[in-house]
Amino acid sequence: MHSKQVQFHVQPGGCLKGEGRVAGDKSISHRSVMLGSIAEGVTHVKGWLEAEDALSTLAAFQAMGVKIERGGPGELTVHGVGLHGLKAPAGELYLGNSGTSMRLLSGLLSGQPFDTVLTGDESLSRRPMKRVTAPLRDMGAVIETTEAGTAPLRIKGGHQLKGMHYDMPVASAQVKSCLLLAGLYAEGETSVTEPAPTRDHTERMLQGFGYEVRRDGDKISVRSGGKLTACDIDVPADISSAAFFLVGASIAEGSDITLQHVGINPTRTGVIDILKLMGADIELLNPRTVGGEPVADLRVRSAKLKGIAIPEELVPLAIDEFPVLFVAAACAEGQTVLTGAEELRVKESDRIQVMADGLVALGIDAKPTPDGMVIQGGRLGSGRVNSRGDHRIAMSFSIAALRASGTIDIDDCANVNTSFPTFVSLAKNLGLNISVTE
Ligand SMILES: O=C(O)C1=C[C@@H](OP(=O)(O)O)[C@@H](O)[C@H](O)C1
Ligand SMILES: C=C(OP(=O)(O)O)C(=O)O
Repeated sequence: MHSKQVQFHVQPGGCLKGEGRVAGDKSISHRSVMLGSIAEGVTHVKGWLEAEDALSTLAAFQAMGVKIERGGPGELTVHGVGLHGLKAPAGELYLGNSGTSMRLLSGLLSGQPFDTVLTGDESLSRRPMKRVTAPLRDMGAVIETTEAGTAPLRIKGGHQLKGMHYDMPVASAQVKSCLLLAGLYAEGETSVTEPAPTRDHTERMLQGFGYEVRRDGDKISVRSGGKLTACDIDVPADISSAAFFLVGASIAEGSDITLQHVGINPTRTGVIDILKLMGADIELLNPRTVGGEPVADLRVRSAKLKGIAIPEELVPLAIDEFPVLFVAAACAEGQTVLTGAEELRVKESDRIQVMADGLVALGIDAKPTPDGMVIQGGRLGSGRVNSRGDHRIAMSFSIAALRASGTIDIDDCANVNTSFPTFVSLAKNLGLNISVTE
């Protein structure tokens, strides 16, 4: 656990120039450890995200008897134990700040013969888990939670799951993935329909491991009885981490950057679509497919942004990028309106309220609504904002300094290490005048 005392201090102005590679994709990194662990054979991973969230998943599988070796930067060797080879851990599985770890593991562990207890930090212990425990119980899982339906999750092993169809009420890749992983252990077929497309890394990676996944329109299904065969995984750079620099280079006059090897899976590129609708200048160079995932280098040059009404169908495709998109909106000419994004209220923080508070503190007219925000583009001032321990908010306000009139000081930034530990050094290399105190 780490201190809340980490502060970022960012001097105003400047622009971003040069090339760089942001940290590995967090969603794909989690899944590489999970699927590699339950595969047969040895899986080699490169480009893996060495950050606290992914390390929580890694530690959980090590605690369940999987041998995972860490090589050079971003390299993992996962000695798979097969679908039925996990062992009872000696203690609780502590998953830190990571919603993805907890929700995906709840599905995978409901099908095991042993008990597990999943715990997390203060933020993760507040986040809603009924969205996974309710359908898992319908499949026959036995899980105890707090009265509020939150962690710790006490999962009782040894209950045979039964496949079922689930019509997901929220567009959530974590819920979808949880149920597909439970489906590997459930009798017959398990299927889900999603109300809107969400990231499909689980489906792609299961197929990469030779496991059949069917998609029929918005319905995705798996059957138990198959096996996963080890494979090599090349994790692209995370578009959610790239997003800070896509916005930074767009809003800071004179910027011209290229971000290498960024994952551009169409279920993740909402941020590019939204920024382009706002007038951003983003080019996709050298598009290619790496290990079943599309990748490109992204060149971004500064542009005059304008406010827009964000199309609701893009919301799940940019769900983690709204904190920094709100900064883009604050720097755009005119009004930006976001609706249909109530999910933002149950992330690591209430990202609607916390971002509105910070923007208002910096002099921007930002009005939170139950499911989004209305932002008038304006002049960013200076001052002190609190990230409330939310990594994406700390990084978003750092980027805002490129257009601020004075220094921005940001409190409670330690959790940047959950997704993007190299943020400060890369930001400095590209031209952001940022320093850290502890
Ligand atoms: O499946 C995943 O890897 C993720 C899904 C999203 O959550 P939801 O499924 O809650 O939308 C996203 O916010 C999270 O950062 C990662
Ligand atoms: C919501 C996020 O992650 P998680 O749900 O895994 O905590 C995020 O990284 O923005």
